[in-house]
Amino acid sequence: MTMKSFGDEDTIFEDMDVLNPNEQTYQPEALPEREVELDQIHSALRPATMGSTPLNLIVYGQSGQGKTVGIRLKTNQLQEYANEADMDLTVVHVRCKGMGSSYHVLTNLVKRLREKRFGPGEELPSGHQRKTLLNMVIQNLEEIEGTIIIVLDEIDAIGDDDYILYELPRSNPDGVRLSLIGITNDLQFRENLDADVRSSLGEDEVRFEPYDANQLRDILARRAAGALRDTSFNDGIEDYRHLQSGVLTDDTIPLAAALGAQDTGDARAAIRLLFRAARFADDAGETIVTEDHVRKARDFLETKAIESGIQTLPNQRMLALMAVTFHAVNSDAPVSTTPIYTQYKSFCEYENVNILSNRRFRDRLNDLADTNILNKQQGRGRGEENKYTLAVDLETALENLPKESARLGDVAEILREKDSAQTR
Ligand SMILES: Nc1ncnc2c1ncn2[C@@H]1O[C@H](COP(=O)(O)OP(=O)(O)OP(=O)(O)O)[C@@H](O)[C@H]1O
Repeated sequence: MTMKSFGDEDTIFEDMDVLNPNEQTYQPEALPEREVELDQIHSALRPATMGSTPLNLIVYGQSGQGKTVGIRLKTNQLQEYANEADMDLTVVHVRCKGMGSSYHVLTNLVKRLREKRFGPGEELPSGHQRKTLLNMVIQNLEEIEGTIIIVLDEIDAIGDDDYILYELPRSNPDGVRLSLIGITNDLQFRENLDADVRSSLGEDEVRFEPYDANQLRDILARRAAGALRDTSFNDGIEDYRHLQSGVLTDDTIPLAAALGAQDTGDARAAIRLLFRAARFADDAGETIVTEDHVRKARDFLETKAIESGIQTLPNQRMLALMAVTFHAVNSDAPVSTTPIYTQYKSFCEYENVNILSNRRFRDRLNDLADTNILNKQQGRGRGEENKYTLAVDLETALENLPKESARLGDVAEILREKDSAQTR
């Protein structure tokens, strides 16, 4: 077989980045589906143009609804205005994902504010008390001066530790008009905020409702028109009905939009699906992206999501999955809770992990069923136990259990050996 060479292949892509769902790779310049929400954000930011303090804002809604791009579009637009009007404006965007506490957000904020002052490459401060970090933030804000907007994206990551959300809006740095924008896709987080935090941070609140299938069609149409060859809008009207394409069949975008809308109207998921479908076609040297490519992309992405779901399972759920896998190596038949629990207990002893009560163990099995890693057959009459099977291929489960050298890897290895002894 000869190796493919770069550069001499035909492609259906004109600018692949436009269909890339990664926010860092491509940012849309307009969000026509979000006119109302953008106007609400505009209203909260507008005081900045009048020499006053922009309002604090909570932006909430499920994943992939354009919250982050929406805030970026409006803050960029304000920044452009500020540059022209010679207004002193600084916008700092902090992604809180993975930070886990106010402490980490504060250290990051100190680093980001210092970078605004001194340029990139500042270290994260370490070894300070929370209160000292807050003072460092305030001091940096006072050095920067003017109007400062701090965007805390995915603030739910801080969990119960809302110190920063309580203190920062009350900090009153000298010579600064400070505004905070908190973005979250955890609706419960917003509900659970302390009443004081909610009233100071949520001076204004903007809710992003899930996109419906028609909106997703229009979103996909615009991304496709930018990304694919021979694909453009009739009469300059940028909606799905005016899209004309020599590389998409009539069903491709509607199917990707319908599948995207099925879950939570998530634009990122719909874009990811169309992108993967187009790549499948393109990599195979095909010139048309069809419904079949979309279905294949859906299967591929679902499998990938489940694989990474297995790889990142917490210990107890991993042990529960391994106990079910143990039975699956012997037979495809659904297995009742009791024999799974027995197997689980022996794995816990082997790995020296504490053993959950039967009831809590059953909750873990149900968690695995909720995330489509196991199939569950509900016990019918009284006293009949639920039964479980793997919802993924046995090979997929075995391959994605921990590696030999990792935590719980010994048990995973026993299962893999048992399976290869069986098939031999
Ligand atoms: N109306 C739209 N038009 C075009 N692309 C969009 C639109 N809304 C969202 N997107 C795209 O969908 C992806 C997700 O958007 P974004 O990151 O803003 O979502 P989010 O609501 O902040 O999600 P999360 O809460 O998961 O961070 C991005 O690639 C973005 O460009």
